[in-house]
Amino acid sequence: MTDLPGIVVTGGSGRMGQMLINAVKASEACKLVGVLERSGHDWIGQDVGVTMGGAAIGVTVSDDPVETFAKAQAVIDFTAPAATIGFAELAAQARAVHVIGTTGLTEDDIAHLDAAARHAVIVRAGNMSLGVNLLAKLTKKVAAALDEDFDIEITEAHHHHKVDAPSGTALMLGEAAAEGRGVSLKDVSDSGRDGITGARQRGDIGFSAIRGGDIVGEHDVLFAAAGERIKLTHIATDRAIFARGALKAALWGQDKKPGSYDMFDVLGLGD
Ligand SMILES: NC(=O)C1=CN([C@@H]2O[C@H](COP(=O)(O)OP(=O)(O)OC[C@H]3O[C@@H](n4cnc5c(N)ncnc54)[C@H](O)[C@@H]3O)[C@@H](O)[C@H]2O)C=CC1
Ligand SMILES: O=C(O)C1=N[C@H](C(=O)O)C[C@H](O)C1
Repeated sequence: MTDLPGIVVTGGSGRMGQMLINAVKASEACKLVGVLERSGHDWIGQDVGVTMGGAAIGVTVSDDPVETFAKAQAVIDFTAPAATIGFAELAAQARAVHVIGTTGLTEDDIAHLDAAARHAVIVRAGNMSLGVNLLAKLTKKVAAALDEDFDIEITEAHHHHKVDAPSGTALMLGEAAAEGRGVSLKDVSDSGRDGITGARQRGDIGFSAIRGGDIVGEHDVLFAAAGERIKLTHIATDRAIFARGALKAALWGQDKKPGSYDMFDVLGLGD
């Protein structure tokens, strides 16, 4: 039991944090050794079993990442970009696998993560579910098979608390479509349309975002041409799918060399 990899969950009180804590607790392949929250949060100093409404489990919520990561073989992190950048450096110092689900990262943020990945394993994906990663591979294949007569439009829908758009998943799907077409997403991305935008540019990949209620996450990739349309869809109804993927990544990363990995690596979804 004591040899099982120790997992730290950051942002423990969050929507994903709580899913992750439950997933780690239920797993026979690892053990929960720490939970982090931001300084000032009212869970700090309390047993996480109690803060989640149950019995004490002997893990106290902390706001000290250095001390907490020292106990970890893996850190699972679904928080916010600024927090994730700081955690990457500290997880690398602790030689812990850093599984990152946080979205809304800038190019500069990703450069920081790549620097940390020179010293430790980082697995990062805008969506950790098997279904979305498969959808990305399908998107790439369909985009490669069709020419620019087919306009590609990616639509995503999420709960009203979500702070970033387009979603990490939408961007993943956009990257997959762009790769299939042999172009760079940066050159063809069209997001946030409002006002007199002008006609759609041939070859663009468009993004639209819906925010409302408690939608867990829905993504459509539309290929629209004159006379016909193809739509690829993923609907998440339970955040457990993301937690399952993240836990799989944390265990998968244990015997890997330092570097940046994604869920295609973890799930063995090559081209
Ligand atoms: N890659 C994937 O499969 C998925 C990614 N996400 C992403 O995960 C992130 C979190 O999503 P939710 O759980 O819905 O958000 P949330 O707002 O419910 O939870 C975020 C938690 O992080 C904590 N936090 C923020 N700064 C911190 C710090 N410096 N130290 C410790 N804790 C800190 C907050 O207090 C909060 O409890 C978002 O970026 C979201 O897009 C969400 C679901 C799936
Ligand atoms: O914030 C969320 O909730 C989600 N975020 C991820 C994203 O940005 O795509 C994954 C999932 O769709 C839920």
